[in-house]
Amino acid sequence: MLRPSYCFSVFRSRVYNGERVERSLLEHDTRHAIVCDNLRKVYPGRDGNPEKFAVRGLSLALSKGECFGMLGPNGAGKSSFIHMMIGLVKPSSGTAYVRGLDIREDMDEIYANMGVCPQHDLLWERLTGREHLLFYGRLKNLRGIALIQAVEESLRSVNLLNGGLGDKQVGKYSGGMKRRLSVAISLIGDPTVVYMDEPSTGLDPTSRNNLWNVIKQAKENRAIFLTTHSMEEAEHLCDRLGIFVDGSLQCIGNPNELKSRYGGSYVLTMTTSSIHEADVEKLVKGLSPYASKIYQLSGTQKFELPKKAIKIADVFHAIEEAKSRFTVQAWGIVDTTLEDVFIKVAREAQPFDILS
Ligand SMILES: Nc1ncnc2c1ncn2[C@@H]1O[C@H](COP(=O)(O)OP(=O)(O)OP(=O)(O)O)[C@@H](O)[C@H]1O
Repeated sequence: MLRPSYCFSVFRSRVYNGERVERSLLEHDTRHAIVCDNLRKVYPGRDGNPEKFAVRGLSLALSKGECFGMLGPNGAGKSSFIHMMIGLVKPSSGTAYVRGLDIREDMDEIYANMGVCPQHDLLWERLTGREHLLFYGRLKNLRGIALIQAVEESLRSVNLLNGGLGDKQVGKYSGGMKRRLSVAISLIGDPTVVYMDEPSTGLDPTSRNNLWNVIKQAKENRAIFLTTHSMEEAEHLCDRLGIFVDGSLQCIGNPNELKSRYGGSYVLTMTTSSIHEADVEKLVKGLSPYASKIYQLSGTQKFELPKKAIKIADVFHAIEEAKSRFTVQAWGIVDTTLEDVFIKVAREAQPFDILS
C-alpha cells in the first residue's frame, strides 16, 4: 500500500456522499506531525436511543513544535477524538495520519513514536516511578545506558528524583506525584506526538507550574495535543486552541486571536444586594443601550459592553454615582477573557446543534 506521505504528493480523488472531493497535500510534508482528514465517530444507537455523533468530521493539521489545546464542555467528544488517535476505538469514517502513518492501519508503528498521558492515571501501585519509566522506555525501544539516562532525566524533569521519590512505590505517591509521573511516561523515548488529557488536573499551583514548564520544554521538538478545562492552562501552554462543541470544532486560533475575534467588548461585573439588581441594570443600559447581560446570580451580574460604545472614565463616574445611592459590594471591568470566549462560543453552538 502507498504510504500517505507519498500519496500527499499527488491529487487524491475521493467520493463523499456522491460528491467528488479533490485535495492536494504537500509533498514530503514534514511540518505536520498530525493531519486529521474528516475524522468521524458515530456510536451505534442502543435501547431505542438514536446513534450518537461524537465527532462530526474533524480536519486538522498540527506542526512539530506546536501545542494544540482542545477546549470543550463535558460530552463534546474530546475523549472520543483522542481515543481514535491513540487506537482505542476505530474511526467510523475519515482518518488521520501521524508523521504520514495511517491510524487505521499503522498503529503499531505509530505507537513507537507516540506518548499518552490519560485523563486518569494508569499506574501500578506496587511498582516505583523509576520502574514505570524503565518499562515504558523499553517499550519505546530504549536500551542500556540510553534507557538509564532517559529515566534519570525524566525523573529529574518532573521533580521526582530528589529525596529518592523515584524509588518509592507509586502506591505511596500523592495525586500530584502520580500526575507528574504520568506526564513523564508520556514523554519518555522522545515521541514525536504526545496526547495529554487534562494533564494538570488535581495539582497544586506550584506542582502545576512545574508541570507546565516540563510541557513547554517538551513541545520544542514534538507536537502536543492536549485537552483541558483550565483556560489558564490553555493560555499558558497552547500555541493554538480549538473550541469543540457537540462533535465539531467551532473555532481555531491562538488565544489572542480568539479573544479579539469574539471579544469586541468589555465585561463589567457588579455585586450588590439582590434588591438593587434592577438599578444596576439601569446604570449599565445608561452607559450603553447595546450592553447585554451574560450572567446573574444572587446580586452578582455580568454585562458585555461593546468597546466602541463606552469610555472607561464614564464607567468609573457611573459607579461612583451609584455608590451614593446603594451599596456596591464589588465591581470590576475587564477585557474579554478566554473563559468569556469559551462560554460565548459554546452557548452559540448549542442552539445550532439542537436545530441540526
Ligand atoms: N462507547 C460509547 N457508546 C455510546 N456513546 C458514547 C460512548 N463513548 C462516548 N459516548 C458519547 O459520546 C459523546 C462524547 O463523549 P466524550 O467522552 O468523547 O466527550 P468529552 O468531550 O471527552 O467529555 P468529558 O469532558 O466529560 O471527558 C457523549 O455524549 C458520550 O455520552
